[in-house]
Amino acid sequence: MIIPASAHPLVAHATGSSRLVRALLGERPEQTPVWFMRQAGRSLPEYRALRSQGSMLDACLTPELASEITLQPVRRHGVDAAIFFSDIIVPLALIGIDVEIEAGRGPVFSSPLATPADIARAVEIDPALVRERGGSIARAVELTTGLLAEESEARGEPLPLIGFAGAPFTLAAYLVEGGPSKDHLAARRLIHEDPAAWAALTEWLSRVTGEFLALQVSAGASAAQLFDSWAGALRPEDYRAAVLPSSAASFDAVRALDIPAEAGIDHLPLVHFGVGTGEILADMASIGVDALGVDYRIPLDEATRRVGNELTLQGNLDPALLFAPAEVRDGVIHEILEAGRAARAHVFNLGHGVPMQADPGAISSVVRTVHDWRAS
Ligand SMILES: Cc1c2[nH]c(c1CCC(=O)O)Cc1[nH]c(c(CCC(=O)O)c1C)Cc1[nH]c(c(CCC(=O)O)c1C)Cc1[nH]c(c(C)c1CCC(=O)O)C2
Repeated sequence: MIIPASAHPLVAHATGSSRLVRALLGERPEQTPVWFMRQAGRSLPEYRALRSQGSMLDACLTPELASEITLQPVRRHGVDAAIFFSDIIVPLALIGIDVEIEAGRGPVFSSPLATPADIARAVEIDPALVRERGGSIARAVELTTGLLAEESEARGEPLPLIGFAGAPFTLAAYLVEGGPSKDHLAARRLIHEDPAAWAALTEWLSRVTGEFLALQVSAGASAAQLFDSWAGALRPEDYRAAVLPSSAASFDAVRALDIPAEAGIDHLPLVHFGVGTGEILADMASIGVDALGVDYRIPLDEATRRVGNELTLQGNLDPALLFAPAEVRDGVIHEILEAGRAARAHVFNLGHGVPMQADPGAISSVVRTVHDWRAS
């Protein structure tokens, strides 16, 4: 598929030259770019005001609402990028799987994929339906890049949109269990109990999630992040054999999109993230991504020792530090920025999502501290 050159923000809004895209592709801009996972959401009073009615899924599928929520943290905190307001289960909802997002709990499925027959039925659904039925998502992305262009104008700095999707293992962890779980045992068990059903499910999920990424990128996202939040629950051997191939395949649809030559970059930056993934970090880095998201359990210099310095690292302030006194937090931020110098480039982020109880003022102060830092 060809992206119309004039429409893609990599060209139209020069986001190919944004700090975020440059750092993801290996440059070190003067200021380290910073954004936060879950920056759009319940830590913001303006989010709670907009979300006071209707379900989370309705908000994701209402373009005006999703785009406005996406912009809220950009305006308030001065972060270097927006992440699209959506959820990892949105592509599943688009293709007709009955799922709701329960406040305080997470995704809940009315019919979990509990048996091999359930899985066999689900994988019959054509993943192409994600793009066919994804008009509201494409529209939301278009509205968002328009709003970002206005904000970029005001700031004098191009502001890109990050698209995202859930990796097959993390999606399967919800689908097979029927909802959130602590240890993801239903999915981990299926890997061994019925390897063929597991392979069929994750291969199908890689196409569903790939379609969701391609939908966002075709509509204007300038980078794509794959969230494998729960991959850290796996034995490294199982991760490599039963999970990594489908995660790698999740990027196929995005890699197949053409990037306009005028964008000045030869491919769209791809990011791979998981929690508690220290033991599988080198594997996660091995699938041709540009950047690796690292959680707060591993210092970035140690992460570089594990993965080499051929890719950019993203992370990794413990979200708990948002609740620390500013001097303590700033000290840790400086340590992270110093440790990040070992990598080829660094994008500052938290080690996992912004907690809903976080003080928005503390989040804004992280942005200022990161932007004020200069490598000595
Ligand atoms: C595992 C996962 C999910 N969703 C996501 C992941 C991967 C990232 C991670 O590990 O946190 C990804 C996600 N979900 C959401 C975003 C929006 C963009 C952003 O990062 O700001 C992103 C990137 C919105 C959301 N997704 C959700 C909310 C809260 C919904 C609300 O406002 O009531 C938001 C803003 C709900 C959700 N959705 C999910 C969970 C576990 C929950 C939390 C339940 C809760 O605490 O209420 C599934």
